[in-house]
Amino acid sequence: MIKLEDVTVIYNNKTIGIKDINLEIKKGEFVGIIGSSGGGKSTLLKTVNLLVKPVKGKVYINGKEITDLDIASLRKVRREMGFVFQDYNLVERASVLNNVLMGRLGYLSSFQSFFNLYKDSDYTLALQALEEVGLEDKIFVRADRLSGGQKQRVAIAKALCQQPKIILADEPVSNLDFKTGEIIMNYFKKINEKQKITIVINLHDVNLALKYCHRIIALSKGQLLFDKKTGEVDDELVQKAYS
Ligand SMILES: Nc1ncnc2c1ncn2[C@@H]1O[C@H](COP(=O)(O)OP(=O)(O)OP(=O)(O)O)[C@@H](O)[C@H]1O
Repeated sequence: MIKLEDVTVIYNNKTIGIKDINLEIKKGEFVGIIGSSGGGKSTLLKTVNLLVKPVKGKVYINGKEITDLDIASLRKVRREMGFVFQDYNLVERASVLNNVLMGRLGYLSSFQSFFNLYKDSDYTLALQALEEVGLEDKIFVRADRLSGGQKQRVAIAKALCQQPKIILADEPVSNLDFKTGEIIMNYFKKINEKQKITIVINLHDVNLALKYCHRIIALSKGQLLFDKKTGEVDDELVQKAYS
């Protein structure tokens, strides 16, 4: 489903983002990426949907190489990949419903998206996605009136509205307190189990990664430190990841 082959990302011709990464993630996996700050976790996620472009190596989605696709073809690949950000990435002054509907923009023509000409089926999907995260009673509330946890649930609903095969989440609970973070992680778990959506998630909190993810990938200085089933990750490996 996701395959990186010898992938290296370098910023501004000098800073290594990730280096010589090889990995494969299968459909339905729930993968946590851990490691100390600057290790390359965000870069790795952004490379999967080519928000950053490798200087070397190949990226495959569903067996198809996407590294050098033109913008139109890349847009089609990206619309099946939801991206959930640490800072929610919502339009604060727009309603919850309108934010979630934005998940459908990749399926509209330029004309339709300019005038927000959503179809009835887009509204149905948006409402289903909001039900999935328990926010159906907030559809007309403006995003800036919500708590951090609610905003992140809207962001997850927006990703679900894309009908994604993959959800990439970059530190989605870092701005939230522990309890709210657990609530968000439980939504990811439910989505993964119920809808079989592949989830790749960057987490600062290794305990959350060990509790929810099936597989843990650790990065250090842009390189793969280990890639193991969660049950195989012991204290020694965790220490290694953060040393
Ligand atoms: N846009 C950028 N321009 C220049 N260098 C960057 C950029 N983004 C990341 N880097 C550098 O690439 C390396 C990897 O950063 P990245 O953000 O991927 O790590 P991370 O593990 O996600 O870190 P954190 O946990 O602090 O978010 C770091 O040295 C970082 O400074």
